[in-house]
Amino acid sequence: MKQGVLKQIVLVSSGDLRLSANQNCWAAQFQMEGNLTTAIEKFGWTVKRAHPYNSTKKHGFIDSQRMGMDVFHDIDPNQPLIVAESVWQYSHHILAGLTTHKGPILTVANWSGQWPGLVGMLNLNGCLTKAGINYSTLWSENFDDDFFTDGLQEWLSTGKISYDQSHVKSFSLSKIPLADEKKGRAFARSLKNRKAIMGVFDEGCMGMYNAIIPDELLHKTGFFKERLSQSALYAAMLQVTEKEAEAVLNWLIKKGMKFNWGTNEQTELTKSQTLEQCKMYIAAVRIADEFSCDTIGIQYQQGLKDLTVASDLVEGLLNNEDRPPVYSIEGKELYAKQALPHFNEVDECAGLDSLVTYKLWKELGMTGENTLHDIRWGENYNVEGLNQFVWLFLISGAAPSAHFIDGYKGASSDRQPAMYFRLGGGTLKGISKPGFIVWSRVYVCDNALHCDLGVGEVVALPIEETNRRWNETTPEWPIMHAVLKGISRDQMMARHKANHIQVVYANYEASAHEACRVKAAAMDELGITVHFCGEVNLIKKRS
Ligand SMILES: C[C@H](O)[C@@H](O)[C@@H](O)C(=O)CO
Repeated sequence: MKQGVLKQIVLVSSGDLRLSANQNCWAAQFQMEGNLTTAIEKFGWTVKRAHPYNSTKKHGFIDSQRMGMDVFHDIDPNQPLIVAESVWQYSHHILAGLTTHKGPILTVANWSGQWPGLVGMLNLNGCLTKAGINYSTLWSENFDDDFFTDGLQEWLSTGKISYDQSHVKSFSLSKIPLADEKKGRAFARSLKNRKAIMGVFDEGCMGMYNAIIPDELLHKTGFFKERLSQSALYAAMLQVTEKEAEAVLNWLIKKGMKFNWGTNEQTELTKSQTLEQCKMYIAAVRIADEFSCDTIGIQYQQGLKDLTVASDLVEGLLNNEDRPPVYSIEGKELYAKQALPHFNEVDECAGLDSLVTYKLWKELGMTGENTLHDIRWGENYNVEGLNQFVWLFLISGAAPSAHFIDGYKGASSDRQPAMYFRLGGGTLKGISKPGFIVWSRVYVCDNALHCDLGVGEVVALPIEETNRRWNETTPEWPIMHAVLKGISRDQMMARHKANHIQVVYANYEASAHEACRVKAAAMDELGITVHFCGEVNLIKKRS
């Protein structure tokens, strides 16, 4: 490959914006870089870190956009470059530099659930894809397995890596039953005719450039953004009375939801934090109603996090049909008996998908409560005698209780980790119930909207295994154990263009396949380029 300094790789690492997160996660990053460097040196190459450990900040991450620009300013643009990630990172810290880098780029994450490093890398991959920047990507637990070593060798010698993508099939080349196609297309045409409003509370969350749909692309689907402000949300929270907040909380307690309250505001969830979340829930619905939004997204992580509690409980409630009633100041029930689909972290790609799915599932006679999750990690597990790769989908908020074993009774609220959320607030946590799902992801590539989708199965794992997986990751967040049909771990990782994945349940296996086909047709009718991934029955089969 073309190179600056002979056989030398420049390494950069992007981090969080929050000092506490960068400090807490630095040890894992340091260890990962050591293992990665050893693997690279075995091929006779050297690694040069482009930015040092900062002893005042106590971490060695790029932690701002300006810093990223300055680091890249001093990098030879022709040199091969690796972005190494073992933590959640803000892609915009390094995106500017990567847009002008000419040498080969490789993104690498360690196969560990401890911190959201795989999630961070997948977000970066989505951002690079949207920005039209060529890159290759790899992941490994110990940096000595064949998949990683072969991939690294290929990259070192050619500057790119080829992946097995035989699990992907273009919708335009597929034939599905006419009835499914008609259903999907008719649904999409009527959605597009009516048009839909996507309420965006402060666009652009945590450097997730990939999550922003350019208006020009969005409008073609019939969706239009209403740009809302989190300041307005906070102001509306101040209008909600204690009595109204108490009513929401009592409704949840009556349903059997558990709140793990303590008294220390810094480290524990308190009742007053929960009540503030109940106010946010009411305020969000009132603003959505004021602007006739069909779906909303609260980014929370910047701005609101310095002012008030986390939005997670709010998001999970909004995504559920059975939720505490919310009334206007005049006393009218708003969005009665409906979910108000919420896109976590204002991920607009997820917002579009969420509304389409929620409405389409209704037409198909199913409940369409859906959510995004982070693709956090996964391991093989023996499920009913079959050794399967079981993904661990986890999200800091937004999972509806309808997805959980025992619904609200199986749900609890834990304090958000202090390193991310200083002012606390609780999650809506539970274990997703076994059943068949349709998974999907809308993303921007070549200045067009694309959608990957397929069928999966949520499996039940013994509680000891669930707890082990929770303890290896973030035990405060809702969890889903998913098997993606006909897709290996490495095929999925190489293909997926986002940190998030959308999931919705179907009534049974055959209906998941049917709904997947109908959804594909609907997305196609909206002008989105659709790709089936993994095993999707393209013809009607008996379950
Ligand atoms: C709290 C963290 O920043 C999370 O929000 C992060 O891991 C994500 O969920 C990214 O999708």
